[in-house]
Amino acid sequence: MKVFKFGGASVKDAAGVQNLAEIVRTQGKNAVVVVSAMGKTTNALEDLVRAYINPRPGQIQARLQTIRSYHESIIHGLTGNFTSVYQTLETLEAYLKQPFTGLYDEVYDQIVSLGEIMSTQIVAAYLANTGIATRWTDARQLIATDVTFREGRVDWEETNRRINNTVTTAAVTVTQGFIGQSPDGRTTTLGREGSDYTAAIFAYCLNAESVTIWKDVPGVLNADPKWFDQTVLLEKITYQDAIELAYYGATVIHPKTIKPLQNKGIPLYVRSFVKPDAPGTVIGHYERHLLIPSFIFKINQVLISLHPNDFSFIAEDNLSRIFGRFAQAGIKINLMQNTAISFSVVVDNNQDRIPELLGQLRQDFRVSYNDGLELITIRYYDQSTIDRVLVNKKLLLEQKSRYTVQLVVKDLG
Ligand SMILES: Nc1ncnc2c1ncn2[C@@H]1O[C@H](COP(=O)(O)OP(=O)(O)O)[C@@H](O)[C@H]1O
Ligand SMILES: N[C@@H](CC(=O)OP(=O)(O)O)C(=O)O
Repeated sequence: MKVFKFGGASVKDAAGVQNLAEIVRTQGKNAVVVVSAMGKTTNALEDLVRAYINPRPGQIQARLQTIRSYHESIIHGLTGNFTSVYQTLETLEAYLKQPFTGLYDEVYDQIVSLGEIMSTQIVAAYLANTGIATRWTDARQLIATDVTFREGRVDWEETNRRINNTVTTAAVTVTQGFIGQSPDGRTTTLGREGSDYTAAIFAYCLNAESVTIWKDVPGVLNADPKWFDQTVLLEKITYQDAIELAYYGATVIHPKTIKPLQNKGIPLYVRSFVKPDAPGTVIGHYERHLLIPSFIFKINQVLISLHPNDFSFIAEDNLSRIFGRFAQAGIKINLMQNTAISFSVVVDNNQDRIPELLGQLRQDFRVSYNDGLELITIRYYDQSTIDRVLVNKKLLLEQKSRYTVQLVVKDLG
């Protein structure tokens, strides 16, 4: 059995859904098809959550209408029975009429997850209408997680049992990426961009022959083409390299996707939905051969440096306090470095969370803060690649391991 994953960009309009159907028809007989919310629907639903929690006149209705019209415009370009999509829109509307009582993250998951529900309802109805035996399957019934809203941790044993009891090769299974359910039956999500991970979970549990994630790029390139003009397609890469690239921020694959596949030796293909016959990239158990330098850029970074108020050293007790604070605030550290009396971290500039964290850290540390920075990671670097990315940049911090260098820089341009 094959597992296919189609992201938001691939199903952003009716033509995208038709293209998906053609790929499934020609290459995905009996596949499990994992689909994300259409286009930028997840962002639109996040806006809706904010409007629901801080209501201002007309805001909820306006946002709901945008989401409704967008999905209707896609449906109007397709043929099929889309009743279930309208039912989901009604469920959403009814939910928004109740007063906000729960916790932000819980409410977020109940609302945002409906993007994937609607996209799969549209895809499944269209596939069925084209004559492909299709089974719409609710991932919330299959992906068992704990109750960590927005970052659900998978209960692998339970998920494995449920998936193997449900998924068959009798039809194409169309299911949602990104979403799951807690033991008490509340919807959870697996973290932004988590649909790739869902595909890996299905593949792992089903011992799939392969996973293919269909993208708007030819495969994994040695840099994001949105940043670099001259990119090179990496035709074959090792699981290890793919994990490292994704972990450091190559957004083409969600970092959690690769490990389950590596454990079972399931190949991961990254291919173009625009050119579905092109081979793309395959990730598997390969020897490292051509060590082409790869570049990863993260913008809007903040460098936070901490100096203990009590003149103590940066040792276990201070470190555990610092990490505890970051974990509690839900802020991921992109890079860290310490000296005897200072500890520096680089994080994404998340203004929803950082100010409160800084307030807490200031109880124990003198805090300095530098924003507007870039974090550049080069895997398989040499001096010439470093020199190339440092043109017109001021270097604030550098960290090197055998294969990877990370540079925190300020743009001088
Ligand atoms: N190393 C890389 N190779 C290819 N694409 C990359 C790389 N790093 C970042 N990207 C970006 O990843 C995007 C595809 O991922 P994403 O937008 O998350 O797809 P989807 O939403 O369809 O899952 C590309 O458009 C590209 O800009
Ligand atoms: N829709 C979710 C999950 C996801 O993975 O989406 P995409 O495959 O379009 O990146 C998100 O936007 O976070």
